[in-house]
Amino acid sequence: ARADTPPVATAQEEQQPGDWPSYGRTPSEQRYSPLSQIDRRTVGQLKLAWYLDLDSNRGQEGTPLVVNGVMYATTNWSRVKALDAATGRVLWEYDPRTPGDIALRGCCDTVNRGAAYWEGKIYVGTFDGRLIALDARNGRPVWSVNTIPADATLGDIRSYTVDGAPRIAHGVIVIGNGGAEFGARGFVSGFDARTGALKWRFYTVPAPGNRPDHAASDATLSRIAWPTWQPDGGWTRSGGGGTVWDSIVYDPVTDLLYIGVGNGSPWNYRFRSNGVGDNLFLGSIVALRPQTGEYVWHFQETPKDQWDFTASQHIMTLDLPIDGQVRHVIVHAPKNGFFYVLDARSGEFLSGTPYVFQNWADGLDPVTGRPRIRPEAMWSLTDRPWVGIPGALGAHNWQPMAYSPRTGLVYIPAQQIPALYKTPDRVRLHPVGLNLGAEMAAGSAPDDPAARAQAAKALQGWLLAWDPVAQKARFRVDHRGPWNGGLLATGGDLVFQGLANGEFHAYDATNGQDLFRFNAQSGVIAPPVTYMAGGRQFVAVEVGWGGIYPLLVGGMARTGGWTVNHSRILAFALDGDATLPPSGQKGFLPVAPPVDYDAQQAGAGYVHYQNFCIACHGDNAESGGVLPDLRWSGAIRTPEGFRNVVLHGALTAYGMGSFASVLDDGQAEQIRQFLIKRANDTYAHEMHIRDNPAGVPEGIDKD
Ligand SMILES: O=C(O)c1cc(C(=O)O)c2c(n1)C(=O)C(=O)c1cc(C(=O)O)[nH]c1-2
Ligand SMILES: [Ca+2]
Repeated sequence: ARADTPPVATAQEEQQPGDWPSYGRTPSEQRYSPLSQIDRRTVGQLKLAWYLDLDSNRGQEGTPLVVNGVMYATTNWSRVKALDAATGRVLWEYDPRTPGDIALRGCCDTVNRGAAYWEGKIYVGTFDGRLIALDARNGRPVWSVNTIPADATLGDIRSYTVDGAPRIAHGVIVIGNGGAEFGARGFVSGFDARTGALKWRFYTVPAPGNRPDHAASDATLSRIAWPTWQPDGGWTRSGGGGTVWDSIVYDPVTDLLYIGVGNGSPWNYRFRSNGVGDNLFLGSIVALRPQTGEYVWHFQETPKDQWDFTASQHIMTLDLPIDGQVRHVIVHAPKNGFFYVLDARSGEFLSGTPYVFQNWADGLDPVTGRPRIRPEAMWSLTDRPWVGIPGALGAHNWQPMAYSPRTGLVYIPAQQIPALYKTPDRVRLHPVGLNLGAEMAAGSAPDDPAARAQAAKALQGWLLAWDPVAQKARFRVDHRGPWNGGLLATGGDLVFQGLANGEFHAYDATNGQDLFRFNAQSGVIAPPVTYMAGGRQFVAVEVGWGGIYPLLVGGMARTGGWTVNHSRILAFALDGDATLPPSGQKGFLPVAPPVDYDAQQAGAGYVHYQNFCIACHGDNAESGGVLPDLRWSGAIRTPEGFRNVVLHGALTAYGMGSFASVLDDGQAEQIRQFLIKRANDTYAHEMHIRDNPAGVPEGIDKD
């Protein structure tokens, strides 16, 4: 490795320190801006400068780009807006008209994390799998391609969605996709940025029978990956997983593209690969050549995945002094709870240390970095239920980290969300709905307030300042609960973060002291950006509670307090003078339910609900504040109304497509009976907790 690696920002970006021209600001994806008008001394005067109400009330995960005073923001349903970055005035809007029924094919909300900018064009992936190039001046489409090949169908499953930001390298625009919770075979594709023509495709797991795809991955899969899968495992019918749904990084220093590869499909390792083999490239970082998609190296963080331990999390490059030598490294804090430092050129493992409490591995092999997996963590082989920490939502999810070269610290939005993993009696693959090979009706959050409060204590979130050289924590800032926003570090020695409880904060980057707080009125999960416009420094962030945590975890995800979705873009500056309209909402208001239900039918309905409805409407029919709380829905009041929505797709335009391929009339009615039962069981309590003077749902309050 060369000791004198050049700075990672391209010449163009160094000339424009006031811009935010790519997803992680520079190709190093450090999410550091040198701007310092707003610093530790002045941040107390920070005020809202402008805001824009968005046209969807679901999760907002986007990183807005800012180029020459114009902001390009992507929002839920893959919509794009260009704004005057100084005023928030809308210059143009583009709606790709993503069909509503695609929502059923994604695990985690119809989010979008951002666009790419290159040579006057804005590139965005759409939830239904298109990649679209827009003219940055007016938002008119220049070209559009379907990134999902026609033959990417497994049995009758076709569950590919795109929500990550594309990246650009050598005029090639690179995009992956998600879908491993349903049944998918992961791949990334490189398209000519000028024409949209496909240049290469790299699959992350082999094809059944070791069949070639005529893709860039053929030789590598056959040589390295195929021997790590059992030829007749269930993966041959569910795709194996390995979706590249978030992090893709082009590193100009090494001229390599790094992709973060996701979890196994289904999760159940015994079903997937008969409990045999490491299953490459699941849970790995893979380095490719950007022009050809050719394989260069890989490092597998999580062999034998059965925990949804993706390596899709934010990949960042740094130049770090290691053993007296400056080395160009990748730092990575994936779901599995270990902080990895790898040589960026070779993928060599340099170090790895748990950055959170974890119970699945007895550390890593110091030479190879391979985890020593505890036997009891291998739930799909032991047939014993196992409570894993981290759980499937990870010790860190897609919310980006940030690094400050001034403090030498990596800031991580860390969290603890334990998960129960249990083998079902039988694994069945469904054309619609989750296909995890895990028991979904294994138990739900308790209703009893004391037990609930106890369970809530395990749900934690904090800002972690991590020293990547010493591999240890320097300080932490504890939040009310998990699922807080991504991070931004600045030359003003500040770290900005929005929180699940609807607050937006600036912390002292050297010690975590809380220097600024703003009530954003809705949970913030997106990462902030900063830029100059008209001589003023702005800090902007998309606001909008959503993503997997509230959708799946449901009522228990109200750890931050009452969660509502007011989707907006907020921009702050030192002399701002805007104010938000008042809001005092307390989630979805309970509506007195019908009193009669059939307890036996409701019992069967629970099982169907947990299999087909939980992913969006929340565990045990309690909403986490984003998608409708079905206990209070008008649709449960008549069998006909419920069937119209669930089986006939009456609300498809809103993302609630038909489940007729997996549920019949009788099963839909059982789900309705279950929802009425849950409404009756919880109505009085939900009314009562809205009078709670602490202003948070009772039983969730940890103070
Ligand atoms: O395996 C996959 O294909 C896949 C895709 C996605 C996605 O596309 O958003 C997520 C995940 N997995 C996942 O495991 C996860 O925790 C997750 C959280 C989110 C989110 O946006 O909140 N997406 C995803
Ligand atoms: Ca996943």
